[in-house]
Amino acid sequence: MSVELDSLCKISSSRTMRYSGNLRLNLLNWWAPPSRFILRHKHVTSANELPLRALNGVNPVPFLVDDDDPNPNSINLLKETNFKLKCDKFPCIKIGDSPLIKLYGEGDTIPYLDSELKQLEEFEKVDKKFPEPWHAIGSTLVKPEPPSFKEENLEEKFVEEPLPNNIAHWESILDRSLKFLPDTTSRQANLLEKSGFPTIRKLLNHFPRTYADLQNAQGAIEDGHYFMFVGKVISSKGTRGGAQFGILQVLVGCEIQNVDSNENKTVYLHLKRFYRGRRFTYKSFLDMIASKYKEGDHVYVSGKVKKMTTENHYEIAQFNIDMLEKEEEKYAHLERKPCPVYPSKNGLKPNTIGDVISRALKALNNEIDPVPSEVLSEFNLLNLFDAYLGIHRPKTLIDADLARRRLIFDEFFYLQLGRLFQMLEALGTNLEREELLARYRNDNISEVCISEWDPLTRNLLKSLPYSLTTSQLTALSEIILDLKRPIPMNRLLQGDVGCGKTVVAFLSCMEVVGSGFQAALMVPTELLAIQHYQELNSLFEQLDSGNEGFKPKIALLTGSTSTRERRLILKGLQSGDISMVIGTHSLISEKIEFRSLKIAVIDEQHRFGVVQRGRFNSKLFSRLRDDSMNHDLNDDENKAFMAPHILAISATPIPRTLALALYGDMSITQITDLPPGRQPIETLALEGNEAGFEKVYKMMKDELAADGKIYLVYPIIEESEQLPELHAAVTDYESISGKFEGYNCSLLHGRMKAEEKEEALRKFRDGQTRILLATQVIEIGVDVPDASMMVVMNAERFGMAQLHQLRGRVGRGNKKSRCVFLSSTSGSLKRLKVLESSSDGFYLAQADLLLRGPGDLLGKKQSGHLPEFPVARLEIDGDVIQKAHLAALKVLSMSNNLEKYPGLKAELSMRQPLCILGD
Ligand SMILES: Nc1ncnc2c1ncn2[C@@H]1O[C@H](COP(=O)(O)OP(=O)(O)OP(=O)(O)O)[C@@H](O)[C@H]1O
Repeated sequence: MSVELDSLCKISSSRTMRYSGNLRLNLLNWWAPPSRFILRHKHVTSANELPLRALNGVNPVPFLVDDDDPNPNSINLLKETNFKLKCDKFPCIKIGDSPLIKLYGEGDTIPYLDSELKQLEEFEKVDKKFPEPWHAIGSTLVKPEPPSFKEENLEEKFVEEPLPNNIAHWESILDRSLKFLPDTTSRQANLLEKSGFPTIRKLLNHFPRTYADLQNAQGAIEDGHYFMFVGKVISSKGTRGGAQFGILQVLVGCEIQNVDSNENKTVYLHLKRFYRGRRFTYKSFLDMIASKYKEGDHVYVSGKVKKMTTENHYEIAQFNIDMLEKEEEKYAHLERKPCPVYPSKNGLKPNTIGDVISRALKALNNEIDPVPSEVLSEFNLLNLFDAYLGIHRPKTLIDADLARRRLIFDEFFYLQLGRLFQMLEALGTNLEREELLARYRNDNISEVCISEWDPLTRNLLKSLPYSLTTSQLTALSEIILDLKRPIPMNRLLQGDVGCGKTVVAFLSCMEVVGSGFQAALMVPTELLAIQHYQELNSLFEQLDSGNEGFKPKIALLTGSTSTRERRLILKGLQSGDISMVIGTHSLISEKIEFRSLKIAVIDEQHRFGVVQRGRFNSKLFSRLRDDSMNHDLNDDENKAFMAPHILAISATPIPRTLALALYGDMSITQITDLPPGRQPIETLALEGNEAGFEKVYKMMKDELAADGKIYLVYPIIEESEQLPELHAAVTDYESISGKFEGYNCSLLHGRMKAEEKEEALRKFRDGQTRILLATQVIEIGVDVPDASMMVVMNAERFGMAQLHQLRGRVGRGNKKSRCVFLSSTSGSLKRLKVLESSSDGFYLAQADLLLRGPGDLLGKKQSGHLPEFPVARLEIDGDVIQKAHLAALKVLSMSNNLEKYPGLKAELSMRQPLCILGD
């Protein structure tokens, strides 16, 4: 449809108004009739702000011009709602120094605009049917209230905003701009947007910092406390406080009971609000704000009171005031309740924020929740609307906590839903999707069917000098089950230090190697890579030669591997000659190509970044398709490419809930028991003073005399002038050697070369040295089963999880072991004492989580919340996370592609990049 405006200007069906060839006004976003357009123009500072853009780099400010008065300065704001009248009155537009452009043809209104006008007239009729000042925007069209002068900084004369045609969908509400809130002007909305509240959701997610106890004033009124009152307006006046601000002063009288005399008394509340800005000094404005509260009106007032010098007079600077229809309503208001205290944001005062939040809450209804009602009832959750009400306007603290839990649920639910949805999207067939969901549902189900394992796996299992524990077997069977599936595994193997994760990883690798594929094991340190390499090789020596003589070829690839050797390894991996490679970061280098990498094991996975871990995904291998029974296809056509299975290992025991939250997209396997025969490590926390050291030296002598081996762990390598209180490994070497004459000592620290480190560790393992002075390089993975004592210097310098890891270097065999933590001061002993009472990593992790939040546990310095989860406290909200996981699975099993729940899909796309959802 093309509409003649005048001889120069047209509006096309795409709402683009063309003007004389070189000027084009894009009205794409502009749907409202010209009256609304006219009303906005006053605030236009750039062409973008008005959905009106001009080409040629010109940003003309359009002036709407009265036909009879072509002076662009004579702009009138229209108050009428008769749009035809407005169109008649303002028929022209002038852009920059263009000639006048007529908006309408002779005598007729543009047909396109005509339909819009009709719509608006309809809307006005509907609107008039509602008696309430505002309505839920969840389901109905609403028109904002006329001028409101609420906040000093948010004050502006009311400007009508275009309301969208259809805002019945929930997704269009929470993510709408605040200007769609009733009683909110564009200026207010802009100010809020600039302060960090671009949408209603952002605003509602600004949660109270705390709740003050809002007390009923029918008792003693204590200065500085939060009280609520019901009373009558005595006077209300608006005054000019100078050239730049206006003041609203309301005096309210409240009858309250005197607790001492049991008699009634009247207290007077002085409510003051300041409006900064010249325009708030105008009489019309001051009269208008004062007239809101009329003498004799019943009102409900709450806020923090300040005693005035005159008896029974109180000032409330930051107050809330609500009109009561009838005096009887007061009883409903005077129940003691928590009063939300908001943090301020970018200069916005808490009260201002609270006020806008109230408006937003009044404007919503319970249709905003995209989570299906069956999920809410199954998991016993509040509706989202009730949750917002509960967190912002709780009647009790229990309400607030229930609300908080629903909001926490959302944080995790969408995370889990998004990740699972993304994985499902990537799968081709429904069968594969069902498989994936079944796998996550049956996360804990184990099936030990050793007979179905590859002969190589069984052979290695048989040749181990011990039997696997139940947990190890269960873990291994879960992994092997995954390896047989046509979907890449993404599994986290967790277990306490020394529980035997490595052997499970080795056996998992054998399962793929045995069937002709390749395996890679990536570890964070060279020392560990060498140790694993040697251990696996020695296990291979025990392999039953009956296994068709097959001994897989394994390679070690680290930063110290010589160029020549490296070249050979790369070649072997590419040709498939090498079945397994163990190494450090170098394994994910782009230069390394595998012939058919089927499993990548990442040890101490949290030490590698997400991106590093993800690099393995690009090393695809080919497998036969599920439908390879299709005999019409040749072998090549029957092949499909697949990313390798990923097995991540973590020796940092973290509670399952935390693991779920952090690794929502991973299946989790936990090894919960220790190999038999392990004896608890006797742990002692001592102050590192003279007496403390004497005691330790005595213990060390006894240990050495009993054939033990001792680790001495230091926080630093060499003495530092800045930190004189710290013991250093190199510095102590001589004095320790002197003190324990007859027993060889060696050093192990990060500044040594790889071969020197290996040599030091080998000598210690072989018993050539009996004391190893080391830094925290030994923290992960070092396995010397007969090491029987550890002393950690300046132990408070290490995190709790780190100390637990360090302690795990002893007690790995059947020998009774001891560990001593020496603290620098008596004050730091308390934390170390926790380690005395428990050697269960999961328990300690939970204790640490409760003490300091997840940040510390994960090695990050912050405590409290995880940054991604603003409301959740992982230490106390574990059950909610579990619920969220199950709920996400439920939703996806009901609708794999979320077609059944468009609301959820839209919500996900709001929270995640659209590409994830394939939109
Ligand atoms: N089922 C078992 N029975 C007896 N000993 C075992 C068993 N499983 C593993 N071990 C031994 O226990 C020691 C620790 O095992 P492993 O190194 O696999 O533990 P880990 O969980 O990887 O330890 P870390 O967390 O320190 O890396 C090793 O010496 C290993 O040989």
